[in-house]
Amino acid sequence: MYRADIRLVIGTRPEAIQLGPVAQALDARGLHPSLILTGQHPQLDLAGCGLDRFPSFSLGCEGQADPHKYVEQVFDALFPFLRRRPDLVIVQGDTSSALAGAMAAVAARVPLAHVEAGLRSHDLQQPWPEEEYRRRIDAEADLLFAPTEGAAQNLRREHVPGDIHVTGNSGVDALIAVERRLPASTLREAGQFKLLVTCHRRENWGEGLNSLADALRRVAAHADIRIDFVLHPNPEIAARIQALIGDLDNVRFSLPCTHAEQVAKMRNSDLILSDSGGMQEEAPALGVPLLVLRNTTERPEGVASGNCRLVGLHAEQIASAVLELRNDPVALARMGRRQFPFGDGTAARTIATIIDDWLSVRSGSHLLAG
Ligand SMILES: CC(=O)N[C@H]1[C@@H](OP(=O)(O)OP(=O)(O)OC[C@H]2O[C@@H](n3ccc(=O)[nH]c3=O)[C@H](O)[C@@H]2O)O[C@H](CO)[C@@H](O)[C@@H]1O
Repeated sequence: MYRADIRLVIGTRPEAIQLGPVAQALDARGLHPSLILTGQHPQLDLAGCGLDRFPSFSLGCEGQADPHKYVEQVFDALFPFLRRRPDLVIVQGDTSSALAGAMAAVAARVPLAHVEAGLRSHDLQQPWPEEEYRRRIDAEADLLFAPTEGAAQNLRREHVPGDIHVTGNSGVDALIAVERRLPASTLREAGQFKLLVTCHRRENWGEGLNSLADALRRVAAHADIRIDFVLHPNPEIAARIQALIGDLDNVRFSLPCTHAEQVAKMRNSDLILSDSGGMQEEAPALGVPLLVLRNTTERPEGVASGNCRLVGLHAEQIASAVLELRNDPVALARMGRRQFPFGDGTAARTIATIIDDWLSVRSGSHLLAG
């Protein structure tokens, strides 16, 4: 039997979450992948993402402030490992680790697959540098797994040379699997409005965070509103937001959570306020309304389905959007309809099947089998 050598490059928490189901689906088909951990996020919860049973190698590249320099650092560390020419390198999303993985694969002439291909905000500054990184990865990939038809259309418009497949988003697979293992939702305390907040995007580190703090101060003036602010692993951002609103009685700060903890928090909230990419995919599937702290998004499907709304980063706008929804249960319920614009939880299986077929054709094993 043909034994493929497949390497998954993983740098950050969301990459581990989204590639967990892909690794498991490949494994279930007898294609046993291994992991290359770049070190961008040093303490990944591999067990929580179902990745702890796969062989892994750590490059030990600690994250650094300049994303372009980090790409170079990971490229230099990774390239020697690809000299032995594995059959396929898989990267996910748009991080520095993903771009470095793609560049190293191309330099070593190893085929490249991109999970979550085709996302575009059409603005190179938002998100920066991710919009540039995802375009560069897509231009090089042999296999492009677009989560939605819209993402596939973006790729077709750019005439990327690789094969485009619409598969759904493997993050939805991860979410469904995690949710299945959670205990039943806790009963809501009457008279309380629970707001879950996260904010970590680089574009929002300066003025954005000040505006968000200002908005939360206005919102927190209403005693029935309980704010749970989940801090990002980046200690600088965590310290800044705590300094800005740490004095408010109805704000609680949570340390970065495991994926299961985060999904439980999302599910138990009345409303989410976040600039996260992945949470824009998860909120519709959980049926929790999400106000997006961005002016533009590469995930328009969540806005089109009515589950997510862009509110930008002006204090006034954010606060009034939160308070309007708190005062309008009908509008809140409309945004909280459970829908699946990013896939139905079968993305990883589809991706694994396509990879299996593609590798079989490349290795010529289909001819031998015939
Ligand atoms: C601009 C942008 O959107 N960038 C990307 C970024 O992710 P993104 O902005 O989604 O990064 P986040 O750090 O928000 O991660 C989101 C994921 O982490 C989970 N979570 C969040 C907080 C927490 O304490 N614990 C926890 O497990 C969420 O449930 C979600 O699954 O990297 C992803 C992986 O390459 C890409 O797909 C995104 O396109």
